[in-house]
Amino acid sequence: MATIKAAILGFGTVGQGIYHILNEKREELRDKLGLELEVAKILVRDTTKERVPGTAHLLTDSIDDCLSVKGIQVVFEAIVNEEPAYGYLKKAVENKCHVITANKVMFAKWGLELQELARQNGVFVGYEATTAGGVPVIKTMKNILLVNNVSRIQGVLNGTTNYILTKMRAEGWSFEEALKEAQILGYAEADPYNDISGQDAFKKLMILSSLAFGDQPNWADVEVVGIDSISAQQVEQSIKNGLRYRHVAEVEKHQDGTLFAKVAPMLVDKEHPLYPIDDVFNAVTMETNYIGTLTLVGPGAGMYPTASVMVEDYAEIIGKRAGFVVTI
Ligand SMILES: NC(=O)C1=CN([C@@H]2O[C@H](COP(=O)(O)OP(=O)(O)OC[C@H]3O[C@@H](n4cnc5c(N)ncnc54)[C@H](OP(=O)(O)O)[C@@H]3O)[C@@H](O)[C@H]2O)C=CC1
Ligand SMILES: N[C@@H](CC=O)C(=O)O
Repeated sequence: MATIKAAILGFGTVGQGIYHILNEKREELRDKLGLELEVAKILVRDTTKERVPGTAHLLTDSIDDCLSVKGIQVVFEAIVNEEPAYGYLKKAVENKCHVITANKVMFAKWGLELQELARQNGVFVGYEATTAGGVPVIKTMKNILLVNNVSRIQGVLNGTTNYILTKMRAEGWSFEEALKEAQILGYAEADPYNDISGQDAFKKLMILSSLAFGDQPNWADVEVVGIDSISAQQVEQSIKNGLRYRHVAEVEKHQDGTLFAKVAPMLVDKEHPLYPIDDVFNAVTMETNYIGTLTLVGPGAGMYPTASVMVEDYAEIIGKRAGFVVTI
């Protein structure tokens, strides 16, 4: 049986999740795809740090080490920031590797270019994990767009901030306590400022905008307000008023073709669809011409929800490559 060789870039919350799922699902994936998968290299910054037992020999701090593995075909990317991630994935694609990324900071800016480069090189880009964690919003939207037009997208796109707002309201935790727990649970970004300030939700919104509308609004024109503007007193008052804070991202296409986007906290009442979306959950509502309004809800962050959609991307890409659709 042929073996596919893969590299994992980044071995924190998400990278380790990919490794565990690939191990746990090894036989099933082999049976479905007719191929063995071998993780041949893992890229990190600090190769001396103790991580998953039995993986020390796979660690490297050199991207060239990863891409020079003989027969390398797949690169899973779970590092942080725009660079060096984009440079690494460009190199991987030029090396004829399929790439599967969770890195929304990189993908919001470079996603369209990376996909075009992949097309030119005859490889695929998987990016389900960049947006809304384990919620299958990318593949659902790709399907919907085969027939429908999407005119508006609205949702809670950051798990950490929803978790913090929920704990402040439902458990009376302080902002700091809730953020600390979100970090322990692996929900928060390496720099949680991206979550708190709304930048993380903004990047995800831009990825959805590229997919739905083939374009993004001018970033400088988008108002982005984080949850750092909400005080404990305001949360207390919202409870008294029977309302809940949600951090909402939305983008819509106006009739004249212009795109309007906004990311900001919002008070919602019991009747609002985002009212019950608590904890680390995300929700994405799409307004379409034929289906009408469709909402997807699920865990928006965390090791296994995120890593599992990356392994789904892998199965889909390898199946497509071999000319079949992977089914259960
Ligand atoms: N956590 C989550 O729930 C989700 C995360 N994401 C995205 O996935 C990516 C990874 O997130 P997460 O796993 O939480 O982050 P972590 O901080 O837990 O892990 C990041 C990993 O990347 C490595 N790394 C960072 N920069 C470099 C670099 N320049 N060269 C080599 N290795 C590097 C780190 O190495 P070292 O350990 O040596 O420092 C670490 O192993 C991010 O882009 C994030 O936005 C997406 C969806 C959900
Ligand atoms: N920090 C992010 C992780 C997933 O994208 C979040 O909390 O949503």
